[in-house]
Parts: sequence; C-alpha cells; structure tokens
Amino acid sequence: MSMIEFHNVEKYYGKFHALTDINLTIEKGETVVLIGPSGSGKSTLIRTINGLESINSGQLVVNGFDLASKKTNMNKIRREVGMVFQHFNLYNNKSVLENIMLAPRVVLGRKDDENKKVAMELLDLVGLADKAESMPSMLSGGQKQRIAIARSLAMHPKCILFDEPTSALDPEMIDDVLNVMKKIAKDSSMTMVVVTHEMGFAREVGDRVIFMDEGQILEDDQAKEFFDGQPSNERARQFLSKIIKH
Ligand SMILES: Nc1ncnc2c1ncn2[C@@H]1O[C@H](COP(=O)(O)OP(=O)(O)OP(=O)(O)O)[C@@H](O)[C@H]1O
Repeated sequence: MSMIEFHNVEKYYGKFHALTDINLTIEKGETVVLIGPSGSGKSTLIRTINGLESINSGQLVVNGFDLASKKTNMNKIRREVGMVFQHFNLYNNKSVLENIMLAPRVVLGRKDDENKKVAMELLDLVGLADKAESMPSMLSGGQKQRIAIARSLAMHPKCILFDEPTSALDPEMIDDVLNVMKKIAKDSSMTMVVVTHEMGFAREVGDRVIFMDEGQILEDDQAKEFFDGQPSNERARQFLSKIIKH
C-alpha cells in the first residue's frame, strides 16, 4: 500500500481552480520535494494530505484511508501525518519541553516519564537539549523551527509534511534546519513531503521532485533525473534555470 494516492483530484477556492487533475502516488519512506512558482498550488496540495484543505472531487487516499469518506477519522490521520509550518506555530506560553510533550500526553496518553524521555531524545536529535526549559520567545527562528520539528516527531508520525519550513528564516539559520531534515530523511523510514525553494536540499535529499504550475503537476521525476538531466516540461526547465541562476 502506498502512503499517499491522489486520483484526479480537483480543488476550488470559490471559482478559482487551485488544483487541476492531480494524480500522484507517494510510496512509504519516500522523500518527495514539491517545487514551483509562487501561487502554483504547492501549499494547497500539501495541506489536502492531512485534511487542512478539503478537495472538491477525485479521490485522496492517505495510509489506506479515503479522506472524502465520512467513515475516516480525521484525528487519526492527523496523528499519523505530522506537519511543520513556515511560521512554527509553537505555543508561546509553554516551555520547549511542554510544547513537545503536550500532544503525546493529551492525544496518545503517553505517561510523563516516557514522554519526557522521548522529548529529550528528540531535543538531542535537533541539537537543542540545552533549551528544554526555555520559553519559545527566547529562541531564534531556526531554533523555533527545530523545536517544531521535534514536536511533530514526538507523535511518531508515519508521514511528515513540511510547508516551506525555511522561508521565514534568516539565511544563516536555514542550514541548521535543513540538516535536521536531512538526518530524518536518511535515518528514518518516514515518508516526507517537502515544499521548498531550497534546490540544494531537493537535489541532495529528495527521491523525487514534483514541479507544479497553475495548479497542475507538470513534471514528476526522480531527483537525479530532474537536476542532472533536463525536465521534459518547458516551464519546469525555465523555472529551474531561473532559480539556479540566482
Ligand atoms: N484560502 C484561500 N482562498 C482563496 N484563494 C486561495 C486560498 N489559499 C490559496 N489561494 C490561492 O490559491 C493559489 C495557490 O496558492 P498556494 O498557497 O497553494 O500556492 P503556493 O504554490 O504554495 O504559493 P507560495 O509559494 O507563494 O506559497 C494562489 O493563487 C492563492 O492566492
């Protein structure tokens, strides 16, 4: 069974056609990078995977569950599919440790000893074990984003969605976050779907690269083919040459 399957998916915001005939299969354990110009529908697509955006027609199956079916428990999907946002979305009135321990306690009923142990291991993984008792307001953007990643991992998701995780960061912090993401991609069996403009990351870590424009998938290639060969789609080639020149 694949992790994610889109079949002829359409999405509208009012009259605006945001996703057109999306067909896409992502296998378990794959790291897939979604690229494309601003407004091409990347965020919309990634947000449909955990039900943050609904679809208008077609079929979307995540870990065997049809998201359009009334029988599907969306809370279960959100437990299994974590998300990391551009703007971190940490609870600012809770310590770093509390941010990481909250959902496992409330949603999974994980006991405090075990919960703290998992949280500390994850803080270690993201290189911030010394910040456990800090409040988010004391952290830099890059540190906040690494905490947001640890918080998401604490739920032991099967899949994790990253929606432009480095776009709001100062340049010197971007690599710290990308390095954590690389580590996760290499060392875990999790499925990762990443919207990013970081082509170095896409090339090094992505198994596949999906190029979107105007709500459509125009190119779906192995990362190596995409960067070392040439995308067959003209707009994908233009996008790539522009982005690599800059
Ligand atoms: N809630 C909404 N209501 C109406 N239109 C929306 C909504 N969300 C997104 N859109 C529109 O849908 C289109 C696709 O937006 P989306 O955010 O998915 O693109 P994107 O490729 O992620 O862009 P960016 O790289 O700038 O984040 C855009 O034209 C946007 O204005």
